[in-house]
Amino acid sequence: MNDEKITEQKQISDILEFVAPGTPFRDGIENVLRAKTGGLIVIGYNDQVKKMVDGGFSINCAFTPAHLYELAKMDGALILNDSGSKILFANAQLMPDPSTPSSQTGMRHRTAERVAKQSGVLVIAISQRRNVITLYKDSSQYVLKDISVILAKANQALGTLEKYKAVLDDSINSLSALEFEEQVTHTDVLQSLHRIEMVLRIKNEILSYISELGTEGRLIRLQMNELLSHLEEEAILLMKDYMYDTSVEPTKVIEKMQQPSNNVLLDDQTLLRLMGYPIYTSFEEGVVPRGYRMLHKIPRLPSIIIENLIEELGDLKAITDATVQELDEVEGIGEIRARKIQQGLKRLKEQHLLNRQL
Ligand SMILES: Nc1ncnc2c1ncn2[C@@H]1O[C@H](COP(=O)(O)OP(=O)(O)OP(=O)(O)O)[C@@H](O)[C@H]1O
Repeated sequence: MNDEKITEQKQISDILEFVAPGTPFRDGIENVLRAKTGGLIVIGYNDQVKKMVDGGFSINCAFTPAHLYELAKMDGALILNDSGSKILFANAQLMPDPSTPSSQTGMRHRTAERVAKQSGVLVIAISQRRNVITLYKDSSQYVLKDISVILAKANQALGTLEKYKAVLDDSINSLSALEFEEQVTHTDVLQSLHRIEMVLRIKNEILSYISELGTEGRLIRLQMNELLSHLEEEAILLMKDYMYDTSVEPTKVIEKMQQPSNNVLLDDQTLLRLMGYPIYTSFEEGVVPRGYRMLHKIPRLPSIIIENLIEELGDLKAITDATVQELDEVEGIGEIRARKIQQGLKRLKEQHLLNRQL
């Protein structure tokens, strides 16, 4: 996805939040829609808008859903300040430059599209006959969907998320067993990373529904958070375990994993290169994890101790094979903690190898 497309999506999601159910603004435009008077609302009064406004009268009152509803009964457009907190003018005639192309047929929508393109402010057209609310901003336009339609889509996406999360958990459990069996290859790591990628994509789709749903999206958010608790933390630890170039920030790779073009998953070579691997790394080559992910599963083991362990002993295999005395020599580790680490890793190994057999 190119930068322009990302900015456009961010812009649309900000606007959707502004008009989401539960906001005073949404209450106002829903009232206008129900009253079937139609409406043309400009949110922002910059120099370009000033040049396009003709006639109307100055109102300068605080924005409330009731004021919006009453003033929208008049012909013409309503002009609000940039934050939408004040209604500045009502009954205004807008005269954008007609040479700007417009895909719309009716005058209200044509005007809305041209004003948005020429001024860069958000313009909302509420259709009198068609019962739709269309948002225009720069060259983008978005038809607000019915809440029940978005809720149905969000619930469907949650179901998909649940399935993919289960598949991801299987993949990570199998990777954990392979780590203790010292049998991990790049293919295994890539499989888990691709599954994380899928889950993050679905999460982003649900987030866009949530921003459009406003207060109605609360339960969807709770369910999503419940399903994904610790996912990003686990993904970062997994990256730290297998990153070839340790100066690469795992969060940057995760960011890239969520924005490839055409919604296609990153290919294996690209993903390996993002992690700093040399070109044409063999997928079947064995690889040893550093141990961040496993060591974080040991209760009450501070991150700084994990860092010291990995720095001094190198990787999970060396740490698992180390004697209590060798662990004891690592900075910050005494005999009691050394035994806890040893027992913790032994317990994790047994648990993961057993899970694999079940
Ligand atoms: N340039 C304009 N400035 C301000 N208001 C306008 C302008 N053009 C249209 N309107 C408003 O839109 C109303 C409806 O116009 P028109 O029927 O041509 O548009 P439309 O796009 O077909 O709208 P709808 O879908 O609501 O029927 C007008 O009565 C007027 O209040």
